[in-house]
Amino acid sequence: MAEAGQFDRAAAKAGRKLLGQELRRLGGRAWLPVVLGLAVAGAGIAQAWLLASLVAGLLGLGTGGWPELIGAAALALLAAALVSAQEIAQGAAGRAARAGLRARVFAALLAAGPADGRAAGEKASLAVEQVEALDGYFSRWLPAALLALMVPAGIIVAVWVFDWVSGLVLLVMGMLVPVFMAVAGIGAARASRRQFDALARLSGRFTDRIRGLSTLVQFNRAEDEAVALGAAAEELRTRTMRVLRVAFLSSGGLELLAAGTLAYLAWRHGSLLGHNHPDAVTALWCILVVPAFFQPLRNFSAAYHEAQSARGAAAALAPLLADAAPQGLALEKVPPLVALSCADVKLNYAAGRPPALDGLSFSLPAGETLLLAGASGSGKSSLLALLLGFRRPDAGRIAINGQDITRLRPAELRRMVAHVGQRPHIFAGTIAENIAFARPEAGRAAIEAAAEAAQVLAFTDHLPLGLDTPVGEGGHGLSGGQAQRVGLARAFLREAPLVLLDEPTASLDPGTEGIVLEAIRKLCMGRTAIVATHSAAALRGLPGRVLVLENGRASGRRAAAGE
Ligand SMILES: Nc1ncnc2c1ncn2[C@@H]1O[C@H](COP(=O)(O)OP(=O)(O)OP(=O)(O)O)[C@@H](O)[C@H]1O
Repeated sequence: MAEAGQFDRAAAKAGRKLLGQELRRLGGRAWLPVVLGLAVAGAGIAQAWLLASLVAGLLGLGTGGWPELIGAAALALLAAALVSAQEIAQGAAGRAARAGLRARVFAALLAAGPADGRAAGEKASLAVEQVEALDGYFSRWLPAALLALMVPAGIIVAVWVFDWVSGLVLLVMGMLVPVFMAVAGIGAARASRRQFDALARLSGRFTDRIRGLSTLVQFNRAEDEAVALGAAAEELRTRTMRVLRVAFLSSGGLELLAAGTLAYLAWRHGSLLGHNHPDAVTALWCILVVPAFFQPLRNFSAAYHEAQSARGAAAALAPLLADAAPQGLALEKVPPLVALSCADVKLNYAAGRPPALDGLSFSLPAGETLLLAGASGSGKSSLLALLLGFRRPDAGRIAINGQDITRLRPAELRRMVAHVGQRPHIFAGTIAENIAFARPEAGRAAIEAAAEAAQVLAFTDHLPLGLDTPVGEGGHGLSGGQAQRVGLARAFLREAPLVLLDEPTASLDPGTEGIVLEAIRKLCMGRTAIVATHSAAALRGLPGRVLVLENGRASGRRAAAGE
């Protein structure tokens, strides 16, 4: 329990730090709505003065008349224009905050890659909903909070000078607003943070289940899942209502305070109607300025839950952004050939689990192929993850052309690599667009050449739209072998000196495997390549040395075909 509290406090502190950094990043854009808000308040206070003079004139207590009426109308127009300008400035501040943060969150998610084990939906929720929640902090909460301090304080001073009792009443009433909100909102920040966690969990679960829809239906688990999703949605609703309750309670309390203040000041200066008030205009102004006094407090109260939501979202985003900037050097240019060496490399995913790599050493001269064999779980994919920069070795050294790869930024390392996984991800779009994903600036001729080399044309030539045939998300409309060839075409198009293939022929029939192996042979030619595979046909059919892994260590090495 104490640990949870400590964790909450640490998360809240990290969230506050993130909000402060964002505020500095926004600079003047964050302050413009405050300046415009001050101008609006100034116009309101001046307008109250002109109206007080006018009413005093009408009551026969002063000289106010047409000029005051015209002045008050002009100020009303000016205030309306200033409010519009303030809204535009608020929108711009919120948009700038969202755009900057979303780009950084997305970059951080990409940089972490598969090493970040969160569910896809949870990651989407971080980049979409939680970033969205920060908009209100900069566009509404921040100006509202500052104006709620400055404007009422200015009015209290002015009223105090004329009648200290009226000033004191305004001071007490004004101070009751934050007290009231704090009482209503105790625990709201924590509730809000938990609301975001609940939202992220719901998004994660939902995306995961939608992805596995056919498995759900097949095992008749659809109803159970609907119940579980319903429970998660109910949890989210309860937490959302807890956060909103603060807003409703505080706005109700505020209206009560405003009405009470107005009634008291009207009673105090009631002698106006008896025509014996010493300073009728100022007394009337004290009454008429009450709406201008409470308006910033009203805005503050309305924006209060936005601040709580934003703090909750910032606490969730802070850890992701804290380790967002992987350090390292940039490549001057991608070398045409790379030689690779591993010396005593160790990798541990989690304490208490056996190491995935446990002192692996080998060297691979430029232009050669290494076939990584070994039982499932022996560490083949883990080695590829290190070479892709998704993980850093816990010990040992991996060098490319003699340079330690940990000195390079992970993204720079990936510039040298063409990787094809066990099931290349196919996006919704045409086959050509999916190939071009590897190098968006590639022209049509290069895409076609890559498609031909990877034997993609062998099946698209029979389709009416050829390479422009649309395919669905996740490769819907393509067989496993066809999707694998699209993945290989991406690797051809990338023209990288280091090729990493992870089980590229897994679950293919012998005929298709032969076609894919032919494409792989071509891809590895003239490049340095590591092919992780269980397949006997691949081990027989691809040229290169075979390195057998066992429990994260090299257990044997033998020559494969062509040596
Ligand atoms: N993200 C991870 N978190 C924790 N442990 C992991 C993670 N990824 C892999 N492991 C563990 O590391 C070990 C090596 O896994 P790895 O995926 O590298 O094996 P592999 O040889 O590629 O297996 P396969 O041939 O089945 O793909 C296994 O014991 C696995 O359970």
